[in-house]
Amino acid sequence: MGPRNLFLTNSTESSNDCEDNPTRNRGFSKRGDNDLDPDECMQRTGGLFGSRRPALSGTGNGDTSQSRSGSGSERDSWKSEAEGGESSDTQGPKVTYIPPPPPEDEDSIFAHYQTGINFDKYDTILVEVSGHDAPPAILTFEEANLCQTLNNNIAKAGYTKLTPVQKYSIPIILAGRDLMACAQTGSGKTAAFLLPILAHMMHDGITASRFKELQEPECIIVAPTRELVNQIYLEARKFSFGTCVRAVVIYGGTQLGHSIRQIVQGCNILCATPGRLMDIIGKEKIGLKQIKYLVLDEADRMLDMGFGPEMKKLISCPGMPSKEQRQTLMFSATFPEEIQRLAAEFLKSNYLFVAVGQVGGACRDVQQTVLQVGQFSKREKLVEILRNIGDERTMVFVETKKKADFIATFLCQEKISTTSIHGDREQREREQALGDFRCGKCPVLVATSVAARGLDIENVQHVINFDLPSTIDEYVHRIGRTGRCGNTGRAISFFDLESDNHLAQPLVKVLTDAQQDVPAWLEEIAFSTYIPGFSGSTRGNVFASVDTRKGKSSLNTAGFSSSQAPNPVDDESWD
Ligand SMILES: Nc1ncnc2c1ncn2[C@@H]1O[C@H](COP(=O)(O)OP(=O)(O)OP(=O)(O)O)[C@@H](O)[C@H]1O
Repeated sequence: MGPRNLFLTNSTESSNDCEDNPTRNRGFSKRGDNDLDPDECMQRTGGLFGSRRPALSGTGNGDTSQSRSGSGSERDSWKSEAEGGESSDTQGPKVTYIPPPPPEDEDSIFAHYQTGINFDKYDTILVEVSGHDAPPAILTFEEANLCQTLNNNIAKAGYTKLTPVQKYSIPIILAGRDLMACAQTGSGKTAAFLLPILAHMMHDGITASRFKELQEPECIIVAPTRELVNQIYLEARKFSFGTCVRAVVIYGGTQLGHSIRQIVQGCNILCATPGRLMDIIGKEKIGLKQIKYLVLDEADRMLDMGFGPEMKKLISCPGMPSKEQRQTLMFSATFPEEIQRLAAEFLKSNYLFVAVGQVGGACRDVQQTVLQVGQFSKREKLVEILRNIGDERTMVFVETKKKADFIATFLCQEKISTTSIHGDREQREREQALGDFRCGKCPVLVATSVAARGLDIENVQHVINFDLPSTIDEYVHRIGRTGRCGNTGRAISFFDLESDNHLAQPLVKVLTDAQQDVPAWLEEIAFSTYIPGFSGSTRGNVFASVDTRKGKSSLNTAGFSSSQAPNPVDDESWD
């Protein structure tokens, strides 16, 4: 297959994305900013126009493509400022991209890949539930007592057995409790919240939503990247197949009018990126009065310094039911302690915390290798590895958008069929790149952290960290793009002694916890950079294995602990 060069940088649509290099916004990164894309840092904090890309360059971060769309000029008080505001920027041409419609045929809707040889090993992972009066876990789908349509959809999706996060989360959500759940990458968190929400909706006899200028969905699901919300939407559509529940997806980089047209046709479950969501709320196309379920997927990311202010605006929007009146659900594979504390503001005081394995731990089905590779040897090493890998699907992570373009172009020149995804590409290009990668047309995808979280792509056998991320949580998410659902995968990381030493300690911890070999040289660096009292990493606390409310937990007879810890709001002055 010939090389493809899809790297059009002279974008006419918006493309900036705080989705890239997200951790820099959290204030925890130790890495210097010299290899960071200047767009990112500025845009988050106030949207300076005129970044390195001339007139067409975006102002917004994250899901901000519409910021140059001129599709709206009013700026509502709860609008997405952190993301540059999707409709606030009148500079630049209108975003016209309309994503292709989702598949209609049943085979495509229910297409799925096989669980892997390690799927049954999930059962051996220790699960901790903390908080008062947790309902018991269920062992089978039958025990969940779902309606026939849902059971049919589960069967058609090829699910026969629950994963641990599903065993615990489904009864908790069915019981109406708020939940913070942390489980390893690729272990089925999406169905863990979608199925019980749909079960509630079916039980409540939801009526088919009809055309209305103002829609009032029962459920909002937010996630940090466009591709991820789209994936969640497709899952929601799959599990709600044959019901009158209508799921809708809206995200930046697409025509605002298209989002509005999707919504006004009826909307029970709204899957959205924060910027587009706040825009649509500002345009009074979505009312919040009927919200019963608010889901934050990749919740630690949604609450950090990047998206946290947006989420706060969301819960204080006019009409949004108070936390006592809605069910709030948070899911991630990582949950730093400081973010857990912030989350309490969104959750009822008696929320339950489910930890499957170690919070922030890497998936054990991923074989991790760390190689010492200096900046100037990286390209040669990458080519050597990719030539050995052959046609197996591989994601190559780099730290900046510019570098993603540069490395992808370089690989194309080396006749390695490659595409790329990052926040400076038009949304149309991003989706094309993902499609080409998914179908194997381009077996190598060079990506920034915009693709680090949540993406569930069949057959990704390798992840290569060409650049290590600045935080260990990001590392855990990146390598989690392989080794999903019981399948095995491999991750190779280039460790640069000039820039990555701060990661040595948390990396050793992650490798050890996942029962991986730790190179002696890495242990040495970790030891020499040892910080007494260091509790994890400079940003994510990988050593946190527990609910932050904990400290008074006790093992119950089912083998997990049930904390009687007080509500954090009783303890913390900040709340
Ligand atoms: N019980 C199950 N049986 C079979 N397959 C399942 C089951 N639960 C989930 N899956 C499949 O496993 C894959 C991973 O699930 P999902 O994307 O929800 O993982 P996740 O935990 O959200 O991962 P991440 O942390 O990366 O976001 C999906 O393809 C999903 O359809």
